[in-house]
Amino acid sequence: MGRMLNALSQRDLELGPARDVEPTGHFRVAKDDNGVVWMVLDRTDKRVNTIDRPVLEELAGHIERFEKERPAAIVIRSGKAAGFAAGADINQFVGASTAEIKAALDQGHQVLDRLAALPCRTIAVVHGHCLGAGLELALACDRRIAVSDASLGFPEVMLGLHPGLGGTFRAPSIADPVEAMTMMLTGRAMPAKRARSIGLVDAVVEERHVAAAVEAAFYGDLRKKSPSLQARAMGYKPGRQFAARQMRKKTAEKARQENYPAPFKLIDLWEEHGGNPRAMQRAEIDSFAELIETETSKNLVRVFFLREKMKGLKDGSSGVKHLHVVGAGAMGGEIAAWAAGQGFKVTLGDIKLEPIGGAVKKAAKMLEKVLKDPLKVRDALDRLIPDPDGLGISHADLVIEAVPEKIELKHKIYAAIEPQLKEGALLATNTSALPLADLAAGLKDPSRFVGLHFFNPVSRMQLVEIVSHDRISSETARRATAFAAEISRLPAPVGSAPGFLVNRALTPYMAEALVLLDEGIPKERIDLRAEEFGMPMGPIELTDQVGLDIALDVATSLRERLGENTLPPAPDWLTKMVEEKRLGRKTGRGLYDYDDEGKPKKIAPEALPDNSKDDPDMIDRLILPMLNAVVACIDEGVITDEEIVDGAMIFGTGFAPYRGGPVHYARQRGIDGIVQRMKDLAAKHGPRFEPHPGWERLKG
Ligand SMILES: NC(=O)c1ccc[n+]([C@@H]2O[C@H](COP(=O)([O-])OP(=O)(O)OC[C@H]3O[C@@H](n4cnc5c(N)ncnc54)[C@H](O)[C@@H]3O)[C@@H](O)[C@H]2O)c1
Repeated sequence: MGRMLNALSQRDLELGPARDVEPTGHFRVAKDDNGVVWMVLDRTDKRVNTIDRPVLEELAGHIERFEKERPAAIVIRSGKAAGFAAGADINQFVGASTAEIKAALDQGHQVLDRLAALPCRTIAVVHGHCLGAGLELALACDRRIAVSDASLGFPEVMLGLHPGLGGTFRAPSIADPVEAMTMMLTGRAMPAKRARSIGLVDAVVEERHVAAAVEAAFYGDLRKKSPSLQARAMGYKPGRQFAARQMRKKTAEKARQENYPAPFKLIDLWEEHGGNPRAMQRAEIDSFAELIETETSKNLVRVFFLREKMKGLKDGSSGVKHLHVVGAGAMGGEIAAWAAGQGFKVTLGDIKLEPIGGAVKKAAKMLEKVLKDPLKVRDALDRLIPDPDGLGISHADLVIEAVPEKIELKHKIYAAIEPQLKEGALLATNTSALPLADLAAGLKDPSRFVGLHFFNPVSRMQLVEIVSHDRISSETARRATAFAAEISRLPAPVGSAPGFLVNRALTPYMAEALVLLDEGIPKERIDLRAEEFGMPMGPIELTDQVGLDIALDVATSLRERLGENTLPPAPDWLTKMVEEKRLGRKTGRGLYDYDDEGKPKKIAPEALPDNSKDDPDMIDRLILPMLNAVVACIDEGVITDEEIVDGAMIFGTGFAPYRGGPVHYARQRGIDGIVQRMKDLAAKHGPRFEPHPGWERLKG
C-alpha cells in the first residue's frame, strides 16, 4: 500500500492525471491499485478553491458512484498551492431569496451528510488555507490530516454569519466544543498544530509524509483523542448553559448584540441544541438564512468587497526590496518593524541612539504577537537593521521619513537625504497634516516624492493613505500604492488637502466630544454613545490614544486652514493639560487616568448617576460633522471613489463596519434627512454643523 500511495503523491497528481484517471470539472479523480480513490479539488475557473453549488453537485455525483462501488478509501485534497479551500463563494448568495438560500443550504448539507455516511474511510488532507465551507468539507470526512503549513478557521462571523454547512455541529462534536465555539465566534484562523491540540485534525505532518499519514489513517492507526471531562459535560444542557454565559460575556466585550447578532445567535443555538446534531443542523440552516438577510451581514459583505477593491489598487510591483526609515519614534519604529515582519530588509535611523534601541525592543514584542512563530520573528528581527549613521539611505529603494511634524526639520532632512538616494529610489513622508507641495518645495526631483500616511498602531490599522501632489509622477504613486499592498496594508490614494481624508473626518468627531464634555456630560457617557453607534472607541478615549498634544496640533492646524466655522475652538483647558504634560495614554494621564496595563479607568455605565446629563442630539453631533468632512473631501476631489472612501474610513478609523462605511450609511439614512438635521443642529449649536454644499452634488 505505502508504495502505491507514494506513487500517487500530491506532486504526481499536480503534474497531471496518473493512470486510471477520470478528468472531471473541478475534481481530478484517480484510483490507485489498492482501490483508494484520490480526489483532488482544483477548480478550473479560479485561482483558489471555493466551495459553491457546482463543486458540491460534482461531489454529489462522485459520492453516488462511491456508494455503489465502495472504494477502499477516499482521500480528498487540493491541487492549489494556496491551500485546501478558502470557503464558500460569497457571490452565490448575493441577491438570492431566503427560499433559494435555504434550498441551496439543504442541498449542500445533504451532500456532506452523504459523504459522512459513506461506508468507506474518508480522509481529508489539508494544507494552506482551510476556511469556512472548505473546513466544513474536511469535517464531513472521517479523518483530517493537516500539512504543517495549514491554517484552519471559520471566518463567517466577519460577514455577520456563522458557519452554514454543518460547521456548527460538526466542529464542536469533533474538536473540543468550547475551543470550536471560540473559533467560530472570533473568526480567527488557527495553525495546524493548535488544530491538532484541540482535536480538530488528527495529525500534522510535513508534505513529504502525507502518504504515510494517509496510510496510517487508512489502517485506523490515527486514533481520535478521547474527549476531556469538560468536553463531555458540554453534551448536557447545564454544562453548555454555564459555558454559554461566559461566551456571551466575552463576545459582548468585542461586539454589541444589536449590531452584530451572528455570534450571539450561534451561542443560543449551541446552548439549545448542542447535544443534538440533527436539531442543530436544522437550526443552523434557518439561522444562517435569517442572518444573511440582515443589514449587518449585507454591510459586512460589502466591507469584504471594499477590502478586495483596495487590495486590487495594486498595479504591478513596487520594486522595493530595501526600505530605510528616518526617525525611530512612535511611527517610524513601527513602520520599520512591520515592514521587516512582511519580509523586507529595513534599515532604521534616528538622530539619537535610544529611540532605535527602543524601537527594536518594541519590534520584538509586536512581531511575536503578529507572526506567532519564533523562527519567523527571529528572521524578521534579522532583517531589521539599526542604522544610526544612515548608511542604508544610499542603498534603499524607498526612504520613509518619520521625524517630528516640523516643516523646517523635514526640509533639512530632505536636503541631506536627496543627494544620497540611488537612482529610481522613492522618498516618502509620514506627515499627518503638512501639505506635500510645501514639503516638496526644496526637492530637486519632486516627482519621486510621496506621502505614505500610516496610522497608529501600524500593526492594527490596516489603512495607508497614499498622498499625492501636483508634481508627483504617476509611477511614484503607482509604486507607493504597490508597496502599501506588499506589506499587507490597504492603500487609499488621496490628494494633499488639509488632514487628507481620515484626520479631516476624525477631528470634528473628537472636537465635538470636548464641547459635550464642557456642557457637563460625563466622558464615559459620550464614549458609550459613540460605541453604541458602532465606533470601536469613543471620541474621548480616542483623543487620549492619539495624544492630547497631537490632537490639539491637528485640530488647530485644520481650523486655521479650513476656516473657523468648520471646527469648534480648542478649549483652554486642553492647552493647559498639554502644557502640564497630561498627554493621554502615553503619559498615563489624560482625559482619563490609565492603569498599569494602559487601560482607561472608567466609571461603569450603570454606575453613572441617572440624573447625569445626556443629550438626545449627541450621536448626530458626533457623527454628522464626520460625514460632513467626508462629503467635503469627495466634493473637493481629495478622494473621489465613494467605495474607497468607505473602505478608508472603516480601515483607518474603525467607522462602524456593520454600517458599511460613512457614505453608504448616509445614503441609507437619506441625504435629505441628514442635510435638514444638520441645518437644525447649526441653528441650535453653531455654524460648524452647516451642511457642506457637496451633499447636494452627492445626491446627483
Ligand atoms: N504619532 C502618531 O499617531 C502619528 C500618526 C501618523 C503620522 N504621524 C506623523 O509621523 C511623524 C513622526 O511622528 P511620531 O509620532 O513617530 O514622532 P516621535 O516624536 O515619536 O518620533 C520622531 C523621531 O524622529 C527622531 N528625529 C528627530 N530629528 C531627527 C533627525 N534630524 N534625523 C533623524 N531622526 C530624527 C526623534 O529622535 C524621534 O525618535 C510625524 O510627521 C507625525 O505627524 C504620527
